[in-house]
Amino acid sequence: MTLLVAEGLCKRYAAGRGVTALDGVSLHLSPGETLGLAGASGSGKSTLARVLTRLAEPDTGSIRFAGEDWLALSGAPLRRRRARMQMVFQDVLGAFNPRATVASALEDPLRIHAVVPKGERAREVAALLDRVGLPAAYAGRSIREVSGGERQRIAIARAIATHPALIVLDEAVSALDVSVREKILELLVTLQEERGIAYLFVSHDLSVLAAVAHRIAVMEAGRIVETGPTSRVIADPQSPAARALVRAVPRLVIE
Ligand SMILES: Nc1ncnc2c1ncn2[C@@H]1O[C@H](COP(=O)(O)OP(=O)(O)OP(=O)(O)O)[C@@H](O)[C@H]1O
Repeated sequence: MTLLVAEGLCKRYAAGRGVTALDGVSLHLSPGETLGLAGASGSGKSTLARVLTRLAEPDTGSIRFAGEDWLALSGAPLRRRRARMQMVFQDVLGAFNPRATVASALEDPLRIHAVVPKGERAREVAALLDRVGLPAAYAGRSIREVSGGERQRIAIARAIATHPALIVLDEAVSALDVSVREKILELLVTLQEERGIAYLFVSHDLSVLAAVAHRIAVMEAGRIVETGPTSRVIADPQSPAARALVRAVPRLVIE
């Protein structure tokens, strides 16, 4: 079964002289699979992530998610289905209320999607923190009082709280230093193995995608110009855009 199928997505921003951010993008994703989405700055990666998660609407094209016409959903049915497709951004501070406690940031999705009864929320928060490698005592801290890497773990805990089938990660580890980044990538891979979550992993950095992606799609000027297994795209890039990304990573080693 295919989890996500997008066909012919187009989006043009009206600002200025008009920018075509997506120019006929099609992709598919299977359950438990990681598709890496690479491309230079401005190639349309974030726009595609936002369109797939319904944070932005395409001008044309179709999206099927978990067997449903995803673009036809709105209102309460869309809010309910959002439990199954979560998103993790680079700017986690911007995604959270910085004064909120870690507990309330994690309780929100549990409450909104009625994941567990009210009396069990505190225990579920502790279990989520434990699952992402943070002490239960962090529940009482404010989001501002944790490090960037810890905040990204909390964002992942929040994303998995609703048992999603797909998590869209937009440059989710780009702001982290290399050792923290490696730990977060390991966590994501382990969660995928345990729970069968699919990831759409947006990154301009092929060395990040080499560690997590089964396949890589390369974007340039709003189009996907190359798709293939990670090892093939890195070892033998066919398009100028993919070759430029490979050149940008010094001594890339594929395991
Ligand atoms: N809200 C907006 N209004 C107008 N133009 C936009 C808007 N958001 C993005 N764009 C333009 O659309 C194109 C694609 O941008 P997008 O952010 O999707 O690319 P990206 O590949 O994610 O880039 P980056 O890696 O720098 O984040 C760019 O030309 C950008 O300037």
